[in-house]
Amino acid sequence: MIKLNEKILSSVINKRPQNSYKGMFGRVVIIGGNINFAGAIIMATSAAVYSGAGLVTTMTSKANKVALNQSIPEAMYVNYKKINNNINLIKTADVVLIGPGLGTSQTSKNILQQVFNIIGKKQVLIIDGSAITLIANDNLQLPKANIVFTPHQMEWQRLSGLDIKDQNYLNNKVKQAELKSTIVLKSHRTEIYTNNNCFQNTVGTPAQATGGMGDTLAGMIAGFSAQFNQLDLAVAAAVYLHSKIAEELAKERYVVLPHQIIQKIPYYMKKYEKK
Ligand SMILES: NC(=O)C1=CN([C@@H]2O[C@H](COP(=O)(O)OP(=O)(O)OC[C@H]3O[C@@H](n4cnc5c(N)ncnc54)[C@H](O)[C@@H]3O)[C@@H](O)[C@H]2O)[C@@H](O)CC1
Ligand SMILES: Nc1ncnc2c1ncn2[C@@H]1O[C@H](COP(=O)(O)OP(=O)(O)O)[C@@H](O)[C@H]1O
Ligand SMILES: [Mg+2]
Repeated sequence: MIKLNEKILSSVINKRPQNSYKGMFGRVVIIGGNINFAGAIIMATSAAVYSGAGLVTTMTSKANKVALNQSIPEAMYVNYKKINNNINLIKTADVVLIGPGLGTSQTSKNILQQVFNIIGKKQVLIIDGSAITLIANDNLQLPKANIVFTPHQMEWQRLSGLDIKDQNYLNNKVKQAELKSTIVLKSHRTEIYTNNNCFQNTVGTPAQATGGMGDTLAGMIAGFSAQFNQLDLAVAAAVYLHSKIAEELAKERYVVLPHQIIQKIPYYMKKYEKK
């Protein structure tokens, strides 16, 4: 188990060349946010945009359109019930994140299945929140893609069948190999299991124990994997930075809110970019 430290940030976060343009920093599609969970999709979208993703399109409930545009005008909107009219958007994305606030209704399940049918094997597919629960409950077959799951311990219990008390290194490793995916197993010290590596986070604070914290992490992972090489390392850097920012903010706060972390992301990326 590799313990993460600040070096992961400076090894992953590139300095942007002078002649940069948005097309160099990845196309991200983020899918989720039913009528009850506008917040989840707005936090995930904002985190991806503030992490520097080149172009972000959010597919969500029509009910969330105005709130999304007002909260994060940099992102584009598509009605998530119209995926079939927007197949190319998903096909041409570098990274697709599905799950924050998606819910577990039949509509949610149809959307997830449509995305599984469209996604290609070279694309990164990040699966979070409700999407993990849907896969576990209905034993959905996974598509061929570079899959990153971001479960909390209960979602991992549903997906892996491992009770929380049995979620140890060896058992988790076996399940990771079966799923042939990267697993970001979230807890107060998040662990990342990949095909080649295992990382443990060394920062983070109980001030992070608040709704939307994982939605924010999922958006950061999407933003980082869209821009930076080597998926494993990009994921690890996003996990570390999310908690690092929270720890700093918690020096003066009892609770740290997701949007407070999001606003700090560009400052910290500048501080830790490659010298
Ligand atoms: N503002 C919003 O729109 C929010 C939307 N959310 C969305 O709500 C959906 C359901 O996610 P939830 O996680 O709330 O519900 P879940 O029902 O999937 O998981 C929560 C349950 O797991 C248990 N649990 C055990 N260990 C846990 C651990 N280490 N971390 C978290 N829970 C643990 C909790 O006690 C609780 O019973 C997701 O799609 C999520 O993205 C949440 O993120 C909350 C905020
Ligand atoms: N006590 C804690 N210490 C450090 N990190 C925490 C703590 N509690 C929660 N977190 C972090 O907050 C996030 C919670 O994710 P999740 O449960 O999916 O939230 P949500 O779905 O509400 O957005 C994870 O990244 C987890 O590591
Ligand atoms: Mg979550």
